[in-house]
Amino acid sequence: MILVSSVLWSLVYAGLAYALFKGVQYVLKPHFSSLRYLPGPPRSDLIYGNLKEIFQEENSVLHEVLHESWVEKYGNTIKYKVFLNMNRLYTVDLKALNHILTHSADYQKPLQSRYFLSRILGKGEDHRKQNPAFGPAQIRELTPIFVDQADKLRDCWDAEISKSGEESTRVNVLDGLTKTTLNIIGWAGFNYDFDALNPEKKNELAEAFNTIFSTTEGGFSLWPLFQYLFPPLRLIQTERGRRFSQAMSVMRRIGMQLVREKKAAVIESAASEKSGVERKDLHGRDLLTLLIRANMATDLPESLRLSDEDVLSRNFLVAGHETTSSATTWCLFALTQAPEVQRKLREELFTLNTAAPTMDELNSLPYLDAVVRETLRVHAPVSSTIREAQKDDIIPLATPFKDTRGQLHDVLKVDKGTSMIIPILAINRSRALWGEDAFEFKPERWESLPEAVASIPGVWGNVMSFLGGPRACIGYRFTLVETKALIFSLVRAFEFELAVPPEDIKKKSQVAQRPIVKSEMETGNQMPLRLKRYQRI
Ligand code: HEM
Repeated sequence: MILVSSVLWSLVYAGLAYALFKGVQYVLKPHFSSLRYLPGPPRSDLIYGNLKEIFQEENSVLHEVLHESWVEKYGNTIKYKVFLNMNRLYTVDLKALNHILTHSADYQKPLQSRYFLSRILGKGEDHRKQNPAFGPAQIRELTPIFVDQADKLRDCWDAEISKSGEESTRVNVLDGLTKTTLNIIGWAGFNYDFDALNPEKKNELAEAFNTIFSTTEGGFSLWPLFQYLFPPLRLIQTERGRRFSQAMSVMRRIGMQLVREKKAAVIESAASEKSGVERKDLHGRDLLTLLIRANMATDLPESLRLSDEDVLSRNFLVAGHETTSSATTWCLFALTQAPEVQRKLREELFTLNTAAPTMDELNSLPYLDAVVRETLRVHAPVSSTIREAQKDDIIPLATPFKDTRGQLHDVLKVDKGTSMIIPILAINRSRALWGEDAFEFKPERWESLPEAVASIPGVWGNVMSFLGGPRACIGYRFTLVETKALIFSLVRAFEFELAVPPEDIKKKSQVAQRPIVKSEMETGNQMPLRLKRYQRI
């Protein structure tokens, strides 16, 4: 008994000593940080640093607030304070951002957000080890699914107008679009019918997604950070945490069932072919089958194989459907605020002599292309992301900075562990790069872009919306054609108007930026538009 209690006490002392050591390390760290002489705003809160003022801003301008006020005051490369006086680097210097994004092994997502993400995504490490599923040829094959599902949504909204008995009716377009992009990922990803638009069918998975991605639950909370720092706290469940965990297990259960079914089908078909699965033989229908075949190919080295969880979660379920439905929702919103753009776009859409366009036909429409680009620039669904230096490094700068001691530097030294923001939306809407009208939605700007935007290190279209470098979004081709197919079908069918005053619409970020109506917060995320059938004369 005495032995047990002395072991327990030793453990308690060891734990306390460890906590004290970590605490002292934490307190001293900022004073030795390589960012300590970098200019930046004074911290506004002892505990939260500058975090509260950032989070209090509408999330659409999260980090743009820095761009507009702090960058003008302190320069392109600055630091601000986060939790417990720690420094965070914020730079809009394109040379620096290019360095950070292209050296993706040296600048990874911080362990902390990898911990949060791993709760959503599963724990595998490198999910882009191999991925045959997102090339142009595959997307071309998937386009009929996009068009078909877009038409189903159109018919659903059309039925709502009929039901209202009015010429026009109010529709929460976010809801329909989110269900449709889920249906699309179901068919394109797994050849599976989620049937999410069917009001009769209670959709467990759609509800789970809604819980996970809802941006209206709770406010700014440090609890997840504490849980990350002190693992035993993970045992304590808040109500929000409990619902999140339940939703996660629904997502895993349904997802893993799909993976198992597909894997069995692939094994069966491989057995009937009486040969191993060769990588060169890959010709799958849905993306999951394609990925499973690639993953099981006999000539694939073991180190490149993905776990079942990775195959599923990393590639399909989480990554794409919320961001795409947000982008399309914001596109319709932007069209309500620019009726001339909506009219011009519709006119172009009717120049195609088909109601079921191919990928190449959709891509042949320049104004549709410009509208989609402009939407993704102004309303980037992922507004910023974060990276942490994995080693000490020297970051090259296009614009030198003067430190707080008055010394000029043309490179920035960072220590291992330095945390930094990748300001996606701030770069997309930077006045310095795009001109004074950078915040305005103007598809025409894509006819002749300012020279400065050529050096934005984005994987697509001179914007940062899909990020850049080796860890850029792998689903961007998928999303672009999907969004175009949705817009094609919906804008040909309806005229759209905003159903509430524009200042009542607010953006909130969780994973993607989703809209809320300020005067109807209790309703949760929504985008209420008034839809009227378009009568072609
Ligand atoms: C408008 C729609 C989309 C936007 C704005 C978007 C944006 C992004 C961004 C910013 C990242 C980088 C996040 C970070 O590292 O911090 C990312 C990563 C990723 N995206 Fe997308 N995405 C979209 C749609 C999709 C779709 C449809 C898919 C798949 C079907 C997809 C698959 C992925 C995957 C797998 C990654 C992780 C890449 C990696 O870490 O190597 N995305 N996306």
